[in-house]
Amino acid sequence: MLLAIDCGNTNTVFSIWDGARFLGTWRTSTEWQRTSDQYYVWLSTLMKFQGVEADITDVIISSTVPRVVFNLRVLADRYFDTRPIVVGKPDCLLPVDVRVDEGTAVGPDRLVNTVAGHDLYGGDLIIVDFGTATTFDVVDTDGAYIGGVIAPGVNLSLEALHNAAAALPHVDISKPQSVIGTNTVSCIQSGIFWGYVGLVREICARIKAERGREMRVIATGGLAPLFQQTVDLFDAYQDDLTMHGLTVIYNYNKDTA
Ligand SMILES: Nc1ncnc2c1ncn2[C@@H]1O[C@H](COP(=O)(O)OP(=O)(O)OP(=O)(O)O)[C@@H](O)[C@H]1O
Ligand SMILES: CC(C)(CO)[C@@H](O)C(=O)NCCC(=O)O
Ligand SMILES: [K+]
Repeated sequence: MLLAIDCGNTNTVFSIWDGARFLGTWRTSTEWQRTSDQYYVWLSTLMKFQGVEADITDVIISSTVPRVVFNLRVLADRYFDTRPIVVGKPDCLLPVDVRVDEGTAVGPDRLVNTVAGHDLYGGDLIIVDFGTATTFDVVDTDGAYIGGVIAPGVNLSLEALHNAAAALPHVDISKPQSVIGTNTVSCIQSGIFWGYVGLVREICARIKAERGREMRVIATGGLAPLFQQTVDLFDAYQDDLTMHGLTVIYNYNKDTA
């Protein structure tokens, strides 16, 4: 069975894939100091707790944080006796082309999202991922990653306001009742919520105009549903897009090996 690990700048997600479905998904904060032993105790405890019995034979990793890969490799080696596939490394093959400026190290999460989007929805896509950063990945007709947009993430923007302005509290994102805030919290919520609605709309419109064609907008990441509730920003929402992409890349590498 496959252990797929999606390591973002804020959170790391582990999923077990039995070839047909995910048996379990668990989330921990990303910390490069965490050792392979710590990962294993955490993972095996949660698996036992949820009654997930899995004989893990393979591991695939996508990490936007280079430093964490070392201990995840040790985890794969020591506890599952396998050499992991690491997305972005030369020996990990991708089923899609990457057409960007030479020397660009595209974030592996964006490559994985591209592969997943192409597998599920075909081509001419804009994939919006609301993670630590809000990223837009542009997928060509043939599934190639051809670039995109990186904007600050929603929670990062909220934190930045709080950190930089002495009188502004930490605020959780939510949909404000109105655009005009009548207290500090609702003013901040309005700025972030409607600001991001505008950001997503404008960027998607400009990408479509630049490409001169219709494109489908696929959203992923924990905050996407909050936006979708209000305005029709996306054509589809796929909660486990990155995990799905990891299974596609795993199969592709197994088949071509
Ligand atoms: N209504 C909400 N308000 C605040 N946070 C939320 C809400 N809904 C989901 N979240 C948070 O959004 C995050 C979604 O996780 P996701 O994997 O999309 O990105 P991330 O873990 O923040 O970033 P990265 O993948 O870059 O580490 C989770 O941390 C979750 O707690
Ligand atoms: C943009 C993030 C942080 C989003 O997780 C990640 O994909 C990353 O570190 N990317 C590297 C730069 C690039 O994708 O062009
Ligand atoms: K993510």
